[in-house]
Amino acid sequence: MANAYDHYPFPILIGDIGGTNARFSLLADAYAEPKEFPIVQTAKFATIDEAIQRVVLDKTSMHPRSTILAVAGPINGDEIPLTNCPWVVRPRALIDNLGFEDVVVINDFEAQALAVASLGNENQIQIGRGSVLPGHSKVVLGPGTGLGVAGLVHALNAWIPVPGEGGHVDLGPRSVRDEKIFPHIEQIDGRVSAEQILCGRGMVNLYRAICAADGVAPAFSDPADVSNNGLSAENAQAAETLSLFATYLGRVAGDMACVFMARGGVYLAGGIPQKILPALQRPEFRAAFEDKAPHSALMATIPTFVVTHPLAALAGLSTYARTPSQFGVATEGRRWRK
Ligand SMILES: Nc1ncnc2c1ncn2[C@@H]1O[C@H](COP(=O)(O)OP(=O)(O)OP(=O)(O)O)[C@@H](O)[C@H]1O
Repeated sequence: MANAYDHYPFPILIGDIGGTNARFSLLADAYAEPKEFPIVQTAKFATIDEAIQRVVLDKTSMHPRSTILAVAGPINGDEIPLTNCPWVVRPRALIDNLGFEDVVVINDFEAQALAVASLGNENQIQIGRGSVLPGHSKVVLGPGTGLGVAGLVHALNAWIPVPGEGGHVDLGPRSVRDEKIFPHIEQIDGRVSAEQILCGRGMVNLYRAICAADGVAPAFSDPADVSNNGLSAENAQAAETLSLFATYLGRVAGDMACVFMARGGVYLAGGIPQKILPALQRPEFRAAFEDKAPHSALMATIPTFVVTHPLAALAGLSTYARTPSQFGVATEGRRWRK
C-alpha cells in the first residue's frame, strides 16, 4: 500500500509537464544540485516516453530509478491524458519500457504549492504590505493558460498541498463600471467564472468586453498584445483591461486568502503575473485584495507575492523528492511501483 511518507529511490527524474512545455531535471541523491535539461515543447515529441528517452535518458549515464511528474490535468486511473496536449502518461509503460521502479504523478498546481513552501526572497517580489507568519497556510494562484489555484496547509508537522478547482469560483460585477462591462463578458453555461477573465484567453475576453462597453472595435486578439499595449498605455481599452485584470485578480486572491486563512502569504505563479508585474504593483491589485469587509484589517496583514522563479514547479518537486516526509502529498491512486 502506498504511503506518503516513504522515500523515493534515487536517482529521481523530476518532470513538470505543461500544455506547451515540458521541463525535466535529475536528482542524483538527496544532497546533489538537480541536473537540469533544456526545456522542450511537448508538440515536438509524439509521446512523453519518447521525450524522456531523448531529452534525458539519451543524455546522461545516470539511470533514474524513480520519477515524480507534475501534469496539467486530472489524475484518474492508469491512463492520464494531459489538458491542452495529446500526450497520455501511462505509468505502467514507464515502468515496463524505461526501467523506472517507482512513478508518482501529481497535479501541476500541487507542484506550484510545494514550491512556495521553500521559495527564497530572491525568487519572489512582494506587492504591498503584510508579512509572512511562519507555519501558517499559504495559497497559490496561477493565471496562465487557465487559472490554477491550490492551498498549502501546515498541519501535523507537514506542508499539505490542497489542489482544487478554485479558478472556477464565480466572479461578479461590483462597481458601476463593472456593471457596464460584465454583460459583454463571454459566459460559460450562463455564468462568469474567475477563469473566464483571469487567464490569457480571459484577458482578451475582458478587453473585448471593455471595447464593447465603449463602442470601439477591438484591435488585439492576442493576450500579449493586450498586455503590452496596456502596460505602455498606448491603448485606452488595453490599459483599462490591465487595471481591471489586476482588480479582479486581487479580489479572487483575497477570497482564496479568506478561505485558507492564508497568513503564510498569497503567491501569484503562472506565466502572466511576471509579465504584467508593473500593473500588479499599481494600487488596484492590493486595494481589491484588502477590500474584504468585515475582514479588511486582517487582509492588510497578509502579504502577497509574485513568484519570479523561472522553474518554480521543478524546484518544488525537487524539495519534495528529497524530503517527502515534510510534505503530506497524498499518493494513493497516484503512485505505481514495479
Ligand atoms: N505578455 C503576456 N501577457 C499576457 N498574457 C500572456 C503574455 N504572454 C503569454 N501570455 C499568455 O499566457 C498563457 C500561458 O501561460 P503560462 O506560460 O503560464 O503557460 P502554462 O499554462 O504554464 O503552460 P506551460 O506549462 O505549458 O508553459 C497563454 O494564454 C498566453 O497567451
